[in-house]
Amino acid sequence: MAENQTKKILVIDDDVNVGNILNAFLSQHNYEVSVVYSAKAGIEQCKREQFDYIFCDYRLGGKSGLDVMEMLRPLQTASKIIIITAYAQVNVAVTAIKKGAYDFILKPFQFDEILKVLREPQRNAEGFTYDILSDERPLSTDRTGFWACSSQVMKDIYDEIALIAPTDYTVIIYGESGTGKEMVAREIHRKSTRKDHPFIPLDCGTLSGELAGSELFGHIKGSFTGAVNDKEGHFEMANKGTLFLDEIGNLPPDVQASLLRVIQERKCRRIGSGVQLDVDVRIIVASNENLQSAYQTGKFREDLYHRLNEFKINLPPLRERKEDILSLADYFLAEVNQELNKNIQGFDEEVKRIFISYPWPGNLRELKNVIRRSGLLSNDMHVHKELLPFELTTFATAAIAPEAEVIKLVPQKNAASSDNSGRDLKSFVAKTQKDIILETLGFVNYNKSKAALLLNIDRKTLYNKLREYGLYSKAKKDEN
Ligand SMILES: Nc1ncnc2c1ncn2[C@@H]1O[C@H](COP(=O)(O)OP(=O)(O)OP(=O)(O)O)[C@@H](O)[C@H]1O
Repeated sequence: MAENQTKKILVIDDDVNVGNILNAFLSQHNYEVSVVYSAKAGIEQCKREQFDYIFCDYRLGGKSGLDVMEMLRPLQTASKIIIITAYAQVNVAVTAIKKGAYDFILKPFQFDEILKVLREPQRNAEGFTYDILSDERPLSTDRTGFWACSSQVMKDIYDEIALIAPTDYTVIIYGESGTGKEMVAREIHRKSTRKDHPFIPLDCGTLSGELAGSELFGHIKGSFTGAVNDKEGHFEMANKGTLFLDEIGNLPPDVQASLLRVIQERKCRRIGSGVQLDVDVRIIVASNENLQSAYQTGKFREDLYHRLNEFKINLPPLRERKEDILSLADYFLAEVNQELNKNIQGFDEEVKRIFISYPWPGNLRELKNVIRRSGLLSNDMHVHKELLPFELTTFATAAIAPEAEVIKLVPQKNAASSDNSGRDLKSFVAKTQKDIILETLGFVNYNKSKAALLLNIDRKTLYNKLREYGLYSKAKKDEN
């Protein structure tokens, strides 16, 4: 695509008005515009002519913008596809971007946004524009559902994903349940050269010994009791693609040994069969326990660990990246709006405060579920506190209880001067720490181990702080 030539744009939209508006506006800005009103006509047009950009409505009669992208693939066109979508369908646009759309614009149109999209070609380090259908363009970091994260730690992880995806390295993803390990694995696959082949997930956490081997490698009929048919294993299913093994630490030792052999030899044999099958599979594994410690305690094979440990990604729990909470909440709400055809605009300030202070033990999954639930129940423009589930409202009550009341529950002896009304940093920090400890203790019913876990400190440190803030007598009493 030559930079200085007039750029050619194809608009595919079954709404004549949209076609007319875009035609008029883009022609005014010196683009050469063609308009067609169906997916089929669009494809025919692309067979005849090369366009720099294709504006494609997401809903096109019986087809979708995603269908058009699929239909264009065999033409290997270098056109950049921009999906047109209504605000309530923003999640759809997110999916389109993930599947390789260049960008999306929202209806009603903001004309300066359209020009921005056209004037900001994505360039790689050498200054070349990316071919949109090749899917090599880095995801715009603020527009995709996957990247509805704004914390620096997640941005860094995103860069790591971009770096590691095109290689065949095995990746270990660590993180608590619900932190997004599978999403990361899918993203690595999506950005890899294997993206047109299967991504096959297998949860090893729930598999017993015999079942684990059979799920991974398959079996032939009669090879063990219950093997009533031949069965394809996940390795075969993932051939040429990616196999994602969740909770790998739970695999029984003999299956770990077989797994290592298959990875090393790139050959797989169904249980009970003598036939070796070639397998070309990239492995990504996830665990919420440290596999290095697991091999040190003999629970995991050391040689398998070293074979898998080519690259490591640590996904922090949501409570350690609070900057992500509200952007993820907005993203999940947009999903709910889309699914339920609602138009909830956001969250009450109080709800946002609760979201920020709540420790989210179930991480993103819990946040998503809370928003799905409250979105379903909401009949208003905003989500109110009353729609939050019990654990959040209880937490909020503990968190916002007047300090005096809480202190009554917790007799103060040798307390640090928490009533210091001065604004010096030290007393401010002390007061904040004390408040958070009290909130957390209340939340976990004064269970110190759980509180220490949520506060991300060890029990000893928690006790020291309880002493420091004059809360120790309460802690002691509970201990007995
Ligand atoms: N970056 C993200 N943006 C939007 N949604 C996300 C993101 N990461 C995860 N999610 C959503 O959060 C939920 C949990 O994610 P996922 O299943 O990947 O977590 P996990 O760590 O693999 O969980 P488990 O360990 O329990 O299997 C899913 O519904 C997923 O769609």
